[in-house]
Amino acid sequence: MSPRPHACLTQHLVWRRLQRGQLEFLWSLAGALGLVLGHPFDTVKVRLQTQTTYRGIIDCMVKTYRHESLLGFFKGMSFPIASIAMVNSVLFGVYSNTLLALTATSHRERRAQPPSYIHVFIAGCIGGFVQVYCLAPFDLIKVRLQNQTEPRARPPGSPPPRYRGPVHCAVSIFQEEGPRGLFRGAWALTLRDTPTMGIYFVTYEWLCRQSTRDGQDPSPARVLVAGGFAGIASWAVATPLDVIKSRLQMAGLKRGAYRGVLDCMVSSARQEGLGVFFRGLTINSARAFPVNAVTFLSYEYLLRSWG
Ligand SMILES: C[N+](C)(C)CCCC[C@H](N)C(=O)O
Repeated sequence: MSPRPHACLTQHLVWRRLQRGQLEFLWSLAGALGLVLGHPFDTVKVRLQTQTTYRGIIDCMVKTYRHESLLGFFKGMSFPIASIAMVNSVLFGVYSNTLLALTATSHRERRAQPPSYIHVFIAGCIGGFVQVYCLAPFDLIKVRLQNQTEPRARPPGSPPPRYRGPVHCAVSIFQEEGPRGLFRGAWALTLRDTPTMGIYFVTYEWLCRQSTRDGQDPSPARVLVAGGFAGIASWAVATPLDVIKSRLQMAGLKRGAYRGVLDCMVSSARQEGLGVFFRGLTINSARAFPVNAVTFLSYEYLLRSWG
């Protein structure tokens, strides 16, 4: 037998792997880029939710820019960028495997035999529940750094910010608040993400199925739109607990501020009215559309290319 066909086949396989590798690389890049572009919106959201000094989105943007320059909007960004691939693989991995266990269909077969919405919901909730334990410490550090309003170039004599960077922040929390301190707000995060990740995946599936003929793969444009709206819909429901979560994460700095999730809800509502539960929703929706559009597109294409 001549070795030629073999060589050809190997070349072909290597080429395909390379192409896949490039695709995967491009999509992770797109995901990271989405996160970078979305981060300034996230910073404004977190500040509106946890500080009472701003009158609204514009006021917060103007003050942040004047006081801290453009860099102020990018505080706390490095850990989310470094962890997003891990957090999303846990979320999407647990989701997809739970669906596999519930419906005995792999990702490829799911277009021909679509799972029921209740199965999608349950798989989403389980995925959401599990990813919280990867997300919680990174999210806490992000929120603490985003809330430091000291400008980078400080006038001489002014006090330095409490945390010098993400690693210093993690070490300080560990030393000052103990190992459990790194999971501050994790319970509120669990309550926020478990049901709303179910809503996230149900909205995505529903929108994809609405716009695609039975058994066919949705086009990239439809995946983008369905992913974007899934982000907005799930954030709309998640916002009240998002506010509480952010407040509890910050509360570690002033001891004894809240006794728990319920106490934080009641005292926030008493002091600031029910509107407090929707703080940051507008700006977060503007961020959620592009970020989640890209997230779902990469998920669909990575899984399709892996087969
Ligand atoms: C379920 N919940 C609404 C909390 C989040 C859904 C989207 C998560 C995404 N990583 C993002 O940052 O937008």
